[in-house]
Amino acid sequence: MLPGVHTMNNYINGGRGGAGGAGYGSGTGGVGGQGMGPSLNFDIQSSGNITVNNMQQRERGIDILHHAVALEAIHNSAESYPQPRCHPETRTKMLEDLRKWVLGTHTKRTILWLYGPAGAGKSAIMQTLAGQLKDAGVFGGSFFFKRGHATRGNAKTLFATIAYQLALSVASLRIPISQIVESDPSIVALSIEEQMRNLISEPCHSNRIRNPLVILIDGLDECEGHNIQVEILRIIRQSSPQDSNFLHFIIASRPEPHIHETFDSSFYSGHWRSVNVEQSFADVHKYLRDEFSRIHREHSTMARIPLPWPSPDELQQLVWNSSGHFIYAATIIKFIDDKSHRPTERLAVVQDPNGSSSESAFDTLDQLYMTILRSAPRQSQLIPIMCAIVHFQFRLAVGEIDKLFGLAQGETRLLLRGVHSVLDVPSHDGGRISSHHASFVDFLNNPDRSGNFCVGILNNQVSLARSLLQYYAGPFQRHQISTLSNLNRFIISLPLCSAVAELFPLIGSINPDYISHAYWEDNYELESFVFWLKNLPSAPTDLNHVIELWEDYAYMLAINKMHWWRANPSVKRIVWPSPELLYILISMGFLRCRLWELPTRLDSTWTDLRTTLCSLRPQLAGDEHMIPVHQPHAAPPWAARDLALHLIRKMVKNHTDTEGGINPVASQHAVRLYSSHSFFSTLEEAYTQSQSGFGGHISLLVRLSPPCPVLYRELWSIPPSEIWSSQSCGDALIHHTSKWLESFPDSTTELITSWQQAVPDPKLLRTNTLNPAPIFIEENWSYRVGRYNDMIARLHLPDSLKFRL
Ligand SMILES: Nc1ncnc2c1ncn2[C@@H]1O[C@H](COP(=O)(O)OP(=O)(O)OP(=O)(O)O)[C@@H](O)[C@H]1O
Repeated sequence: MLPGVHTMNNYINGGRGGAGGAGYGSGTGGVGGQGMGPSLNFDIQSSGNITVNNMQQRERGIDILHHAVALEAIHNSAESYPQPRCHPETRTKMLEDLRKWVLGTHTKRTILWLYGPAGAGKSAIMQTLAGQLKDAGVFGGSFFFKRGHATRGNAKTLFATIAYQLALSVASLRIPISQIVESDPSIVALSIEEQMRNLISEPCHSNRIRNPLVILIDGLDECEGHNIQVEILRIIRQSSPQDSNFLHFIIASRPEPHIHETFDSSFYSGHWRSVNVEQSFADVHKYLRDEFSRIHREHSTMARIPLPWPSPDELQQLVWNSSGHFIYAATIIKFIDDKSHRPTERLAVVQDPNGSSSESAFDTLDQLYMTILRSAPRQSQLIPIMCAIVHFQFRLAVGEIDKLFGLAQGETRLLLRGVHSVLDVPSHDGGRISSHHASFVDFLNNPDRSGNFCVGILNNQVSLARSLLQYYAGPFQRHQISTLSNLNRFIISLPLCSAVAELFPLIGSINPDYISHAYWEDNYELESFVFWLKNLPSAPTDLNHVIELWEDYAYMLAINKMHWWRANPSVKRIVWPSPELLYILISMGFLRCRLWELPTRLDSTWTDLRTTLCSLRPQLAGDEHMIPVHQPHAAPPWAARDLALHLIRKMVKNHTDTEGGINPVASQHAVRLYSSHSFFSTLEEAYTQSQSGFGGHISLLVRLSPPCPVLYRELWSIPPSEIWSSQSCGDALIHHTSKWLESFPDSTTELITSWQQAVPDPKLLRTNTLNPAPIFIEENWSYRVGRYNDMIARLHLPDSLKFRL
């Protein structure tokens, strides 16, 4: 025999073993003698070490398994020591529920999916549970996957490893499993489906195992290949027919979409249940509190630091920073509990996550986040989306991102599939995306930690701004949040450089619908943006028109909102306003239309509106108008008449085009209303509102008009059903028209009577020519006239443009 280490296995068939076979040469002992009793005598001369394994012949298969399986994947393997375990008195309720499920009355739901984001503590729960189930005598075996590991990173020996543990822990399975392997040792290299069938399902079935046994599989998402992960689930489900529910599987993984979809499939229906490893602030608090006291006790430098350390507020802040997940807590404790540093100094580093030295504090976390991001597909598209999610402070929904980036519906969901373990992506398009970990957002914001994935890198920021500006240059669409002002705030925050200046042409092509909508609430923000545009040093000079354009928008909004402000927009000398300008002023001041409503109400383009309204804007210093220009001719009543005629024709045309409301898309104003207000749940609702608004405005304008047979004739063309689509519209139209008719030389009430007769429900009719109008209709009227007159005064326009009450 050669010197060295040798193993000699003697397989004994029973009875007293005969002399061991020749242990020379190969070093493997020969077959023991037959039926001679258990005593063995060897006389082996060797210069090296010899290990002698005496085994029953029928257990030779176990030995084969022993050498073939992934021992490192077993829950208490030496390789994975120290295993993550639940800190005492944490996750107690969840562990208890899991034990109850295993030991309780059994249904056909024999598979449990334990899911949770990266670092939530799934493995710690599985480890702790393995110990508890072992103590309860119901533990069958475990397999803890580990990404990238030679034997734990794939499923090649998954079921053989579990079968090996079953053979060791269940006496009645030991011989059958061993015999199967011995008769065909190649079984350990067969497909996982064959391993499951031959080594687990059949022996358990034929040996009538009835007591529940639990198999734990942790980190399914860490097994190489999505297809294999799905295949494992398929095999497990297939092996658990309804009549044999002794084997229970608990499978832990991150909430990866392909795993979720498999459980949700009809194949799994009724056979599984799930447990979400949710955040637990109380558990993390307990863990941190205990660990900090241990560190305080154990570190020599802590003797003079008063307790409690850290203070309750600081501790609470750390708990919040963890988002209730253990990975953050365990990472910072590992960092602070370093004997070569002062824990107080290390804690200070942790408390400043963006400080220069904080990088190493979050090493473990950063590796985790990096692995997730690097393994995500289509990163060049993913990064701008992540930037958008962070910059818009997690207020974006999946469907909105599709729209903002001009992607086909559902594309964002596909792109985010790889990052479900850090981001919570709701299953419906309207749900907002959120981060599982607050620390993930710190990570993404810090270029030293997240490198190319950092949302703060100028390249990423500029490409995000470009994508979004392209969206805002497109047609106005309904969405949940007013992101244009957010976007502009974001653009202002970028460093002044040529890459940012290149955004100028896109800024100039933003659809004014978005501008008028976004800045309705906040003019100050709009002015800041215009100021930024004007003062950008590297702005291309040939793009001055972009600045002018935005100054015009700011001016238009300033006039539109002047009633809410004290300041009057300055105006330039004009000889006499054009009819178009009067239409706009009457619409804004008297009808109280918002700027964004004007294009669809007046059938005008933004360019025409801008040219008309901004004709008031002084271009040069000293251009302001100080002295009103007096004109004797009173045009406003005729402008009101023209506007009334315009609205009547629109209302009637809408009615005809929409075939009485069946095709509301035909009304552009209704479509615009629907897009602007999320409180309209259907386009039909917006259509009704739009027609009723037209009716209300017509009634107000009619009363301002001079007696006019043309207008009188056109009023007859309004279908009574449109007048009564809203009660307030019907009331006001009858009231104001009757007032107007009183100004006619030969007044007639025929029109009023006709409308009154068309009222669908007489109870709706509260006013008529004989009964005085409710006071509020009159008050509303006076208020509007006063408001318009005030506007004329504040714009320094001639008094002759005012209306008489
Ligand atoms: N209940 C707990 N008590 C103490 N430490 C815990 C607890 N739960 C988790 N931890 C610690 O938090 C860290 C992350 O936990 P764990 O590895 O179990 O998370 P996971 O959900 O399995 O993560 P992944 O999805 O990345 O595999 C580990 O260091 C673990 O020791």
